[in-house]
Amino acid sequence: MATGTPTRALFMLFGGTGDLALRKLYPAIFNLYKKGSLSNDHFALIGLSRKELTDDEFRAKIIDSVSSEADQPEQAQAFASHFYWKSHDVTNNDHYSELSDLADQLEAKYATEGNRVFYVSMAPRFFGIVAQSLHDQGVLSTNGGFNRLVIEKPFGRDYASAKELNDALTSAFNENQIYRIDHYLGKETTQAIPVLRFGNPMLEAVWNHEYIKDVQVTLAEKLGVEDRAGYYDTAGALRDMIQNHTLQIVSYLAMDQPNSFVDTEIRREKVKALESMEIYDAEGVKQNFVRGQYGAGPDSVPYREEPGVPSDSNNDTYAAGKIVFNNHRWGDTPFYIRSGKKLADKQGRIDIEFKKPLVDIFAKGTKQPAELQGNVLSFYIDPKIGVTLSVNTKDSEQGLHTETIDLNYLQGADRAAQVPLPYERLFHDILTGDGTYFASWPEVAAAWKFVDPVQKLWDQEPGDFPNYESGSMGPKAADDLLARDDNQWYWPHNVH
Ligand SMILES: NC(=O)C1=CN([C@@H]2O[C@H](COP(=O)(O)OP(=O)(O)OC[C@H]3O[C@@H](n4cnc5c(N)ncnc54)[C@H](OP(=O)(O)O)[C@@H]3O)[C@@H](O)[C@H]2O)C=CC1
Ligand SMILES: O=C1O[C@H](COP(=O)(O)O)[C@@H](O)[C@H](O)[C@H]1O
Repeated sequence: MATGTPTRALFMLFGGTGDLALRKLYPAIFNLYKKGSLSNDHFALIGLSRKELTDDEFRAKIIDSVSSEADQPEQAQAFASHFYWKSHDVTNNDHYSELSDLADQLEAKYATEGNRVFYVSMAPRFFGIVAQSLHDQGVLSTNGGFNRLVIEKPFGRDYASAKELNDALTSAFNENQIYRIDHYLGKETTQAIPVLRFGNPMLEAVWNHEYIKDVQVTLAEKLGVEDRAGYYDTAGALRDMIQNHTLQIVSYLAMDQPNSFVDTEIRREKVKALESMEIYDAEGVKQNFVRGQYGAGPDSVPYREEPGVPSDSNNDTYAAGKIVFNNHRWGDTPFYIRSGKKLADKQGRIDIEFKKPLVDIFAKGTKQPAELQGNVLSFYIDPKIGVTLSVNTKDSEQGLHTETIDLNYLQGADRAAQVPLPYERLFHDILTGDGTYFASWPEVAAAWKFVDPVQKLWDQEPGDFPNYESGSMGPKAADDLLARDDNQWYWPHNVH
């Protein structure tokens, strides 16, 4: 994935020995180093947290973290030699001036040209204070390089807290220096959506309410809460998966064509789409949203018995909803969204259901119960990567009988293994200064404004939990939500 001159950069990673850093961030940076997008000579990384570590102890963790990606052990060792550790409490101002001194030294040693990337991979309550302290305590580069601030999720827990956080960040950094991570935007299929839409006039021509019956976005997980109850029980599926990943995907599906494929233009169209979602009042939420919490299942304990989860938790581990757009493109075409833990299968997918032909001229020759079906365009996000299109054709028997088949492009294991990891793609874009696949503040704000009334109602009224079995497809009410419109979840019901 090396494009252009490799970027020189000094990284400062807050939360340097955290779970995310060790499992995802270092392997991603390592892949960029291997592929040459990051200058092999002119980069360094300062890992930061309160822990007291020597550089060698930190480097041993790095080697361990990237070893499965290394072609040979020496490669991982050479990479790790660029890593430095600094014990740093983000609430202690004195530590920032020490950090600034170390950054200056390493910048000179590695000739990183004043390019600084600050990655905050810590509990969200620290995002604002780190940004402000970096600015106020003089850690930002002033000699012509770039300063880029990367913020992990979650970005707030409602519109008000997100705005407060954003105000803190923008008092220290400009919007174009801020990279809000949403790792679903680093996934292959998400990035393919605009190309499939705007690169194929035959698709874009029918991408509207006249031809599309409904759109379904599913981010289903097989795993449960695992060891993240401390965070997850205060978040829930609506905040954890819908407000960010799901609505970002929706924005790519719903937006109008940007004038060109640059971040400013794309963001403008995404915001327009998100801002045209109808915001529900309490009655609207009851009609259009469904929540769930998993109960026991084969080999599974109920959510309320998971380690760290209160036995009376009212948290949602499943959320589904119907989005209506108040705009000309989408008219009365609903977008159905859902995400949940402990479901039957891990599937991230989008199913676009097109309307059936107005008249079925083949009906007489069709073996019952077959009849012409509406085409379905499915995008596979995870774990399969690809796209399929169901079309009507003739079966091979004597006489004229129709059947539905799938035209499919699903990546084989070899090609899928070559696909860059989401965090690798996102780091690449941070280094090149491309904000296309990061959430802008107006997008985040619009998503919170849509989600807030739902969360508010759910916080006020306890759910009737548990209401779905672990390993099932979620609460029955989510099927009813579509049935009311004479629709059905395409997956798994209609997948052939
Ligand atoms: N883990 C994951 O799979 C995912 C995580 N995220 C997000 O990534 C971020 C990090 O998550 P994760 O890595 O799991 O968290 P961890 O709890 O594993 O790591 C938190 C880090 O913060 C450091 N830290 C805590 N307090 C301070 C302080 N006062 N000063 C300096 N450092 C401090 C800790 O080190 P020490 O105690 O030594 O100070 C530790 O390195 C969060 O925003 C999370 O929501 C997002 C998606 C997935
Ligand atoms: O952001 C999150 O995403 C993961 C699912 O990500 P995936 O890439 O494995 O599909 C989810 O498990 C987690 O709860 C959430 O915080």
